[in-house]
This record gives sequence, structure tokens and C-alpha cells, in this order.
Amino acid sequence: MEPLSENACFGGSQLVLRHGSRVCACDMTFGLYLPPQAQDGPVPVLWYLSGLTCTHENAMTKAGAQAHAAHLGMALVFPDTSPRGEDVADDDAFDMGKGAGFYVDATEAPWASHYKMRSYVADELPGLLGDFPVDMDRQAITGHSMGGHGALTLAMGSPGRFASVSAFSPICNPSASDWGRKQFAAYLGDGDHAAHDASLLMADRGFDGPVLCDTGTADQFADLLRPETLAQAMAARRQPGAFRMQKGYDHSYFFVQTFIGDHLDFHAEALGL
Ligand SMILES: N[C@@H](CCC(=O)N[C@@H](CS)C(=O)NCC(=O)O)C(=O)O
Repeated sequence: MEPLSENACFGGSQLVLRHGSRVCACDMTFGLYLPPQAQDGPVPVLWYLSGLTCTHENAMTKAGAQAHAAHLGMALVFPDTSPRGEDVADDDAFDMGKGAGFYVDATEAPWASHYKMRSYVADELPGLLGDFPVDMDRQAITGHSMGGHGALTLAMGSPGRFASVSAFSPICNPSASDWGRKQFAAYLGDGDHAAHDASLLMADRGFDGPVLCDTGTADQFADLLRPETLAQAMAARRQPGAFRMQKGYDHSYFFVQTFIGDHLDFHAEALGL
């Protein structure tokens, strides 16, 4: 693993690291924030999965999460959203290919050779965190938009792994949205689309911990996100958690940074901090 940068941040350290990914068959870059408490021993960790067009850098520089994480004593991981490199397939549309891995393992050409973001985030990257003072028995997960979809589907698909899950303006029902149908057809072909649909997973099995979901009432992508499908599924299942529509907020990082403190407090409680 190669350190690309390290910056002091709220008494802790913001690292950017690059490594050769076995599952994505390319170099991958991620951000890792270690709070000051990590100097005394392993700390719980919150995964932050980002949205369309993002790299590891957007949330790391724009979500404002580090101040809260430093106060609470929580590490933050910021993975990239797709494989990278010249030989990695791409698409002209911003919502396909690079920057749009959708946290699935592609099975179809030309995507299958590199687009394995589910395995990357769920299996490979956690294995690499053993080099750092991070307590992998205490994990929680959050994400924004496509990353909210990733957080919810990974949490519900990995029972017992995450103490809590939250999402900012998640894509809630990709198998019935233009943010999902096109990508699942390309990446997964006729494979199991429902296994990657948060609202269908919520209806089918729910999550064995608390859920927090925030979406802005002025979100310009609301018709693609379909928040009503997750709200309905949570209520029908009696899922412990909160589903909130935040008045006046749009899809941007101004929305994320407004509520990131709420989300970190929510995860801290579930993680026993
Ligand atoms: N570029 C797209 C929008 C993509 C977008 O809003 N991406 C969100 C996540 S879905 C994001 O976080 N963008 C990066 C940023 O704001 O830093 C468009 O113009 O329609």
C-alpha cells in the first residue's frame, strides 16, 4: 500500500492511500481518517460510500465529517466509486462506467473484468484496514445517492456486520429507476437485480439494527431516487429507524454537510461510543 498524502486534521490524520486491487484488477485509491483517539488503540469505523461522478475525494473534502469523527473517536473510510485506469471500460454518460460502479460485481462484458465494487468494498478493502488502528468488530456504514444505495444494500446483504446504516438522498429503488435499470442491465445482465435494490431488500428482510435516512424536499433527482419506496417498505416492515424529508434541501454536499453530524451521532450510539 502506498501513502499518497497525510494531513493533520482535528487532532487526527487524514490519509490517502493507493493499492493494487486484486478484485478490480487495477490500482485503487481511498481516504482514511484516523481520529486522535486512534493513537491510543483501535477505534470503530464508519464507511462512507459516495455517489455518481465522485472519487474518494469528494466526501473527504466536502462532507465535513472529520470534525465530528474526531470528537466521537471514529475512523472514516472513503472508497472510490469505480475501478480506474486507461484499460478500464467507460461510457460517455456520467451515470455509467467510471464514477458509477453502483456497488455491484459486474458479470457482463465489457464491465466484468474490473467492475467488482461490491467485493471491493465488502471484502478486499476491509482486509487492508488491518494495517491501521481500526476495530473491525465495530463497523457502521453510510453513503450519499448511489452511495446511499450501496450502504443500504451492503448493510442488509451482510447481516451482523454493521451496527447501523444511514443514507443521504439514497437511490432507493434502482430496479425501477433510470438510475439503476440501465446500469444493472449492463453490469448484471439478467442477474439478480432485486439483491441490489434497497426497497426490495427492506421489504424482504430489513436490517438488524437502526436505520437513518435523510432526503431533501428540493432534491432535483427525487424522481430517480424514489424515496417513497423505502419509506413505505420501512413502515410495512416496522423497521426500527427514522426516515426524514428535510425541507428545502437539494442533492448537494451542502445538504450532506448539514446533517453529517446527526448521522455520526446516530452511528456513535449504535457503536457504543
Ligand atoms: N453531474 C451530474 C450530477 C451528479 C451528482 O449530483 N453527483 C452527486 C452524487 S449523485 C455528487 O456527489 N457529485 C459530486 C459533488 O457534488 O462533489 C449532473 O450534472 O446531473
